[in-house]
Amino acid sequence: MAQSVLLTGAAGRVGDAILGGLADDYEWRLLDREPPTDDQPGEFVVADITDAEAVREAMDGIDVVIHLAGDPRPEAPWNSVLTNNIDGTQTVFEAAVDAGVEAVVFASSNHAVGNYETDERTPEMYREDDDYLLDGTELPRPSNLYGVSKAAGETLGRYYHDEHDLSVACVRIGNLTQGHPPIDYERGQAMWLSYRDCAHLFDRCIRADYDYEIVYGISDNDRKYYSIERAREALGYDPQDNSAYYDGEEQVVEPDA
Ligand SMILES: NC(=O)C1=CN([C@@H]2O[C@H](COP(=O)(O)OP(=O)(O)OC[C@H]3O[C@@H](n4cnc5c(N)ncnc54)[C@H](O)[C@@H]3O)[C@@H](O)[C@H]2O)C=CC1
Ligand SMILES: O=C1O[C@H](COP(=O)(O)O)[C@@H](O)[C@H](O)[C@H]1O
Repeated sequence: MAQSVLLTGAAGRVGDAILGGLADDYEWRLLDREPPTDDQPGEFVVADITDAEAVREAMDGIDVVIHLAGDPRPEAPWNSVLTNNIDGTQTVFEAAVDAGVEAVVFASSNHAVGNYETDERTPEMYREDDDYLLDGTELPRPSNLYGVSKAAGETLGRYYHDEHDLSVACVRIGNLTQGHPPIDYERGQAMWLSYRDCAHLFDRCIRADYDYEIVYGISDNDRKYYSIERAREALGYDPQDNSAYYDGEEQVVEPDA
């Protein structure tokens, strides 16, 4: 079973959610270009993912990589996503193969498929009574250059799996928000990912056996237009949260025990 996990982009929000749930479960090596601001589990490497030598060193002895580092802004300009998200991701995959890592989990995004949300389909597709569902088998349809960079990361993963037999899971993360779903934002409520479900999903990505997977990373929201069936089947994902259980910031329904 995987024991040592390299977490790139560890100082960010998704890293915070993952470490919040899994800090004690693995031997962590954390990597970020920003130094930590508080106590962190394991070892912290301050490095840029475009620095191939530093990334290679950080892979030493690692079983699984969770690759989060990158520019997360939907409005990010091409020069930033090209450097941080595409070049940086290629550097991480290459170093993982060289180091004999078992699996890389790649933080993809809803924005890789954002242009399925056409004027004809929205806002109805964000609502519970609409049955439109993307399942991860569809082609990318990015809504911005950031989404293009995430589609490129998924394709890099496909290549490194097919050519080098690396296990790769691409998680198209929805909208990670702490504490409660986004307020007055139907789209965000449909693709909400709670911190608890985020940690659980990445835990499943560390533990499960797979070849190449694209799954959606959202909670079990009634409104969903992303299927979580593949995440359930391939990874054993069993989310606990649902944006429909909230009225604003208030949780008004308890999940079934
Ligand atoms: N937060 C969300 O709802 C979603 C996040 N994602 C993806 O998840 C990943 C993490 O996102 P967040 O935690 O929200 O972003 P964030 O901005 O909070 O964290 C990203 C971290 O990566 C680091 N980083 C950026 N470029 C780097 C580089 N070249 N070298 C080393 N470190 C670098 C930053 O210093 C930062 O600590 C990103 O790849 C993002 O695209 C995808 C979909 C939704
Ligand atoms: O990929 C990402 O998606 C989330 C949600 O998208 P949004 O369009 O609802 O804001 C975004 O918050 C996050 O920054 C980004 O990395």
